[in-house]
Amino acid sequence: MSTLDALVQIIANGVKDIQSKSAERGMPYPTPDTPLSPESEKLQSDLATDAAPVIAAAWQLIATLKRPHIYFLELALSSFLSGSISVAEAAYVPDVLREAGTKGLHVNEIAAVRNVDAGKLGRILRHLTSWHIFEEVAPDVFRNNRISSALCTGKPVQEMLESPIDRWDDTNGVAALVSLTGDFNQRGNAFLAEHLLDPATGHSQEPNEAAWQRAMRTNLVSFEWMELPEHALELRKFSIGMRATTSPDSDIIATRGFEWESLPSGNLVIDVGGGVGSLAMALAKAHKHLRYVVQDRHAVAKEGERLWKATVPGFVENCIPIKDADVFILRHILHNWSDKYASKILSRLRDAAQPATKLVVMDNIVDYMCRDSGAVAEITGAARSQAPEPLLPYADSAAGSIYSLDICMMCCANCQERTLGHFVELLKSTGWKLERVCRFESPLSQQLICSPL
Ligand SMILES: C[S@@+](CC[C@H](N)C(=O)[O-])C[C@H]1O[C@@H](n2cnc3c(N)ncnc32)[C@H](O)[C@@H]1O
Repeated sequence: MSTLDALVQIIANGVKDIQSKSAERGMPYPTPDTPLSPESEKLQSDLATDAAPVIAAAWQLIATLKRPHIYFLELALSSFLSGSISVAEAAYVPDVLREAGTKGLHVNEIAAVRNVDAGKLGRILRHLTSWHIFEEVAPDVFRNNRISSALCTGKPVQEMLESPIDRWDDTNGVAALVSLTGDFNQRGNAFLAEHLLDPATGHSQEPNEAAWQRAMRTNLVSFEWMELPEHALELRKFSIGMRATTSPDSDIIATRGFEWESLPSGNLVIDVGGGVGSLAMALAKAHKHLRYVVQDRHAVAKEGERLWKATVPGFVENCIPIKDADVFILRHILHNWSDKYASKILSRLRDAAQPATKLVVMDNIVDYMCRDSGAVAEITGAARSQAPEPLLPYADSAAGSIYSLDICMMCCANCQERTLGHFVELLKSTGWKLERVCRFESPLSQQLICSPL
C-alpha cells in the first residue's frame, strides 16, 4: 500500500469509528458550524484518543501533498496567525459577534467597538476565516462559528469596554491563554535565530537572558516584568490564562492519576507555584477531606485571593518550603526553569520533605520522534502505545503543541519541556525517585509520582 493510501485509510477508518461512537451517544460529531455546548465538548474530549491518529494522518497528508518549498513558506508565514488571533481577542471580536447573533455583523461595526481600522480588521478576520476560525457570511460580514466562539468571555461587551483588565475574570481562561500565547509569548520568537547564534547569549541557561528579553529590551525575568504596575493587564492575563489548562477537564485532572481520594483525612497538599489556585480549587472540590495551600509570588497570591474570594485554598505569598507537607505539587513549574534552577527547586522541596511525602510533578513529557522509547519505558505507566506506520510514532506528536510549547519555553526563559529520561535524571540528582507515571490524553499534562530517595 502506498503512503498516501495508508494515510487515507487511517483517516477513513478513524472517521467512521468516531461517527459510529457519536451516533451511539445520540449526537453527531460536531463540525465548525455546530454551536459550542458542554455536551459536544465532552463528546470531543471523550473521543480525543480516537481523533488523534486521524488528525496526525491529516497533517501528514498535507506535508506529503504539498511541494516542499510551499510547505516551508506557508509554515514560516503561520506566525502571522498568532498576530491575527491576538488582534481578534484584543478587539473583542468573538464577544461582539456573539452579541450580533447568527446574522453576523459588518466589519465596520465590529471595528468601531474598539476603534480599530475596519479595512485592516477585515483582512485579519478573513485570514482567520481561511483557517476555519469565524465565517464570512457576505462580503465583509462575519459571524462566529464553533471555533471562534471558544474565544468568547461570555461577558457583555459594554462591561468589557468599561473594564478591560477584568474581562477574563470568572471565565475558563481560554481567551486569556490564547492571547498570552499569541502575543506575549511570541515576542521572543522573531529574535530566536539571532539570539541563539549570538555567542554572548545562545548558550545561556538564565531565565532573564532569553530571546524574549532581547525582544523586550529588559533583563527582568518575565514573572518580574509582569508585576510592574504598568503591566497589570499582562499579569492578570497570565494568571487567569493558566486556568484554561485545567478547565474544562478539571474533573479528569482531579479524579484520575494520583490517588487523592486514598490520602488520609486532613493530609496537607501544597501546590508550589500554584498560580491563582485553579488546580487546588478543582482538587478541593473533588476531595474535601484534604487541606490545601497554594504558594506563589506575592502579586499572584493576591490575585488568587481576589479571584476566589474564599479561604480555601489558603494562599501563601512566598515559596519557603513547608515542612509538614504530605504532597507537594509542581504543576507547569519545572518547564519554566532550566536544569540549573529546576534542580534548586527540587532540592529545596527534598530538604523539606518527610520520608512519606509524595511529589507530584505535572508537566508535559516530550517523546522522541523515533520508535525506540529507550530504557525508561520500564517505569510503571511510562509506556505509550505507538501509532501505526506511516504515522510518526505517537499520534499526538504530529504538529503537536508540546513541541511548540518547548520552543516557546526556550524563547521566554531558556527553559524547556523534558523527555522522561531527562526527568528521571533531574529527579535522581535532587534526591527524588520517579515511582510511576500517570498518563493523560494530550494536551493535559502527565503526572510523575515521586518519593524521596
Ligand atoms: C506556568 S505558571 C503555573 C501556575 C500553576 N502551577 C498552574 O499550573 O496553573 C508558573 C507559576 O510559577 C510562579 N512563580 C514564578 N516564580 C516563583 C517564585 N520565585 N516563587 C513562587 N512562585 C513562582 C508564577 O507566578 C506562576 O504562577
